[in-house]
Amino acid sequence: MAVSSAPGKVYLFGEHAVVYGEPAVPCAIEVRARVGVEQRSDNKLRIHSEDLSLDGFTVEYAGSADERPDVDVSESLLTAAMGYVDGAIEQVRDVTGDDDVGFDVTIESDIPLGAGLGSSAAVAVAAIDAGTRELGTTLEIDELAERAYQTEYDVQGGQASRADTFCSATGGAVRVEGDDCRSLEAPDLPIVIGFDGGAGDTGELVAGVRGLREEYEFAADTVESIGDIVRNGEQALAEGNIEELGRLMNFNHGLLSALGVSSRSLDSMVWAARDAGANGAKLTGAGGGGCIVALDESDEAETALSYTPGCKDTFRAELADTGVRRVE
Ligand SMILES: Nc1ncnc2c1ncn2[C@@H]1O[C@H](COP(=O)(O)OP(=O)(O)OP(=O)(O)O)[C@@H](O)[C@H]1O
Ligand SMILES: C[C@@](O)(CCO)CC(=O)[O-]
Ligand SMILES: [Mg+2]
Repeated sequence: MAVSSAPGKVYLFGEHAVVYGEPAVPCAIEVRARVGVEQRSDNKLRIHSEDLSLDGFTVEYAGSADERPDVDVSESLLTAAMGYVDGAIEQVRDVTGDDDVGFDVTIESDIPLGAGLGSSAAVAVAAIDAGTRELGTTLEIDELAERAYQTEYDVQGGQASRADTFCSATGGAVRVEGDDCRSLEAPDLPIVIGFDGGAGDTGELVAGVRGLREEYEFAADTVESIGDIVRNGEQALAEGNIEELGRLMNFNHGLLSALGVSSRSLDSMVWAARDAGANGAKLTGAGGGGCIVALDESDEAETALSYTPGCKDTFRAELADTGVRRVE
């Protein structure tokens, strides 16, 4: 068996706009998905996941959807939950050229699902890495990131950026603009996360922004303005200017909200953090529900969030310097 782990991420700036070629700056954080992959003697795929919001589940099937056995969860949840793992295993088979190989896949994840912390990218990166190693191939990080991106691209209906997967594969702070992916120097940032306990559907939210952008020129301009914020943000990050980073994050949240991807609970967490003196706060990832990211050196934002109705969990996140980790 081969086991790999990969980190989740927060976006300092640029989610959604990055899908249309604007730059974005995500940072890997120390919450991880660990995926174990063991080759089977038959061609079946057995997936066991410990930490889905479905309370964990196990499925075993031989590849095509209609061969899947009944399990005690709704079909749509199951399809959503298995899409990334299926896609990742397809990538493993593509690398090794062995289409008939079966696997037992075990997933353990600390990353809340669908909450903007990049659980999908982490699962795809760790699964492709462990699966290819199990068959004797160790991928270069760039190829691993590219193949994980292909998985996200397919599952999100042909609308995805390389940001989440590159960040999860390489770790640290990164800058992604189209297919140009690079690592950034970043100071230690006082990152605080607020989680509303909910989730958003990345594919649907991305489709919503796409629709607005096609319908209204001002929505397309909004997407471009997010790109301008990111370019300013990179400068502030290089200078370690936390006040400016916070101000730009606040602006970025406002534009994401205009694009329809915030929610009442995300907005209340953002305001709770700001009122408590955070340098800035914004939603992170696809939105709709899930997490916000704030910058605050004191404990005030975390304390305020813990008393905010609609906030289910709040914690400080450390930057993850390492991306994929080969555990076993
Ligand atoms: N522990 C897990 N076990 C199995 N699949 C998982 C697990 N965690 C995440 N996934 C996969 O990732 C999907 C969620 O991905 P989605 O892109 O919607 O959210 P996210 O990546 O957490 O947030 P965002 O993309 O906004 O950062 C799940 O439906 C599932 O397919
Ligand atoms: C919303 C989005 O920009 C980030 C999701 O974490 C989608 C993507 O980049 O693929
Ligand atoms: Mg995702």
